[in-house]
Formats: sequence, structure tokens, C-alpha cells
Amino acid sequence: MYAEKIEMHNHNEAPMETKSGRLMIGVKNLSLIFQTNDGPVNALSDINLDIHEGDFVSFIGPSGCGKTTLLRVIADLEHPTSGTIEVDGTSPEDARLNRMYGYVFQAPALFPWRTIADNCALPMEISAQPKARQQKQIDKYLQMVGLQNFHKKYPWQLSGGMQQRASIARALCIEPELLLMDEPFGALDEITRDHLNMELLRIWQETRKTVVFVTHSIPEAVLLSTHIVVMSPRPGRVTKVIESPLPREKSLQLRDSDDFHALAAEIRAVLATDHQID
Ligand SMILES: Nc1ncnc2c1ncn2[C@@H]1O[C@H](COP(=O)(O)OP(=O)(O)OP(=O)(O)O)[C@@H](O)[C@H]1O
Repeated sequence: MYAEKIEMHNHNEAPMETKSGRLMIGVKNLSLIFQTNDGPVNALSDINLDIHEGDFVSFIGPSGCGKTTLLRVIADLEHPTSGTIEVDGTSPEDARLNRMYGYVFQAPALFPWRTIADNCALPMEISAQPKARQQKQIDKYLQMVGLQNFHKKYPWQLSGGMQQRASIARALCIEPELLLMDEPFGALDEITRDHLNMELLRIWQETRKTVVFVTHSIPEAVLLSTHIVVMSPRPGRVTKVIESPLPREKSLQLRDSDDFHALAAEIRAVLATDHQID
């Protein structure tokens, strides 16, 4: 079953017991300083965060607050300067080697010379999965994202939204425990974005993955998330973790509800405490 809690705790407090579900990501007193020619950049400062199995967690905050950096630390693409992070009880490196991650970027990052099916196959080719298994996974996930008739097309023959759906299918093909998504719909028009938000919610319900999602959009964070991590810049800190009171099963009409507006207003107020959202 899904866990129902995410907690932010201060340094001296032990992490709180979870009501249910296993701890997928545990971050303690984590800081990250980039050394640059212009001097050190404090990208993340003293981050404490617990994310549980089945949660849909969004990171929101203004440009430069460290959302992508934190996602990359989870994915073992960056390493903390101090503090610790565990992913399902292991290091991010072990989690990466165990293929726990599916990563979806803002740009679909599909190879133009490969068909959609062959793009989806790539991570499975790298992990030397049998061809029959690759085919089964490609069929399953292209169907799930509504691209069952596009196996043989090339990326440039698809719209931006379809390309992004293909990149989600590619991430899901290796059956990752964790889906890490960095502003995946940021470059899309609003109508396509609405559609893909609903698709993503459906896929999340179907697969029961844990999702960590970076966004600049308050409505998107409210619509999608079970928990919203509000971050502030200079240095990047977690200002507040808000647990959503909205149901897990959602429709676009929910955006007209009082609960939706109240949650959006709460996020806006937290963001406004130390900065303006860009
Ligand atoms: N490889 C790097 N080397 C040096 N500084 C970096 C590096 N990557 C990120 N930074 C800096 O770290 C800070 C956090 O960057 P990050 O990209 O994580 O922010 P963000 O919240 O994701 O921003 P955006 O919303 O614009 O994508 C910024 O000041 C950025 O310039």
C-alpha cells in the first residue's frame, strides 16, 4: 500500500516512523557545493526529506533553487558535499546499478536515427535483456502511453507531446521503482500539458511507481502530487513539505474545487515568504 506521509525534520530529531510503506528516499542534512571558477556555489543546504513508496512528490521553487540538483543527487548524477542520502536502504550508486531509476528530462532526448521502439529498447539493450523481453516491454509501455501504433516511426515524425510520451515509455520499460522527472512537460503547450498530466496520473495509478517530479508550475504540482516540496534559493533549502489533502484519483475538473485553490494558495504563500516565483 501507499505510504501516507512525508516528513521534514530538523537536525536533532530522529526521522519519524512511517505509517505504512517503505522509505524509498531518505535525505539527511544534505548539502552540495559546486566549485566553480567564480567561487563556490551553495546549490543545496541542509536538506532533510523522506519520500515513501508510491508517493508522487513534486519539487517546486524558483529558478536556481536546486530542484534539478536534488533530483540528480537522487539519481547518482551528483554527489553531496556533506550529509547522507539512501535510496531504498542503499546508496544512490547501488540503486542506479540495480536499475531502480527511470529518468525523464525536459527535452525528450530521443535518438533521431532510431525508431520509437528502438529508442525504448536502448536502456534494455544496455542491460543486455533478452530480445523477447525487450519486445514485450516495448509493446506494454508504448500501449500504456497511447503510442501503440508508432513503434516504427522516427522521433521527428511525432509531435512534442508524443515524443515526451515516448520518453516516458522508454523510462518505464526497465520497470524502475522510481520515476525521476525533470520538468518533463515544461516545453509543451498548455492543452498538451493538461493531457499529459492526466496521462501521467493514470500511469502512476497503474504502475504504483514512486515519482519525483520537478516543476515551476503551481497548478501542475497541485494536480499531480501527494506531497509538494517547496524550495527556496541561495542556498537551495527546503522551506516546507506540504501533504496534499486532495484524493489520489483526480480529474481536471478538480482544478475548479475549493481544495485545489486552497492548496495552490498555500504553496504560493510559502513561496512568497522568501522570494517571488519566476
Ligand atoms: N554543474 C554545476 N556547476 C556549477 N554550478 C551549478 C551546476 N549545476 C547547477 N549549478 C548551480 O546550482 C544552483 C542550482 O541549480 P539547479 O539547476 O539545480 O536549479 P533549479 O532549481 O533546477 O533551476 P531551474 O528551475 O532553472 O532548472 C544554480 O545556482 C546553478 O547555477
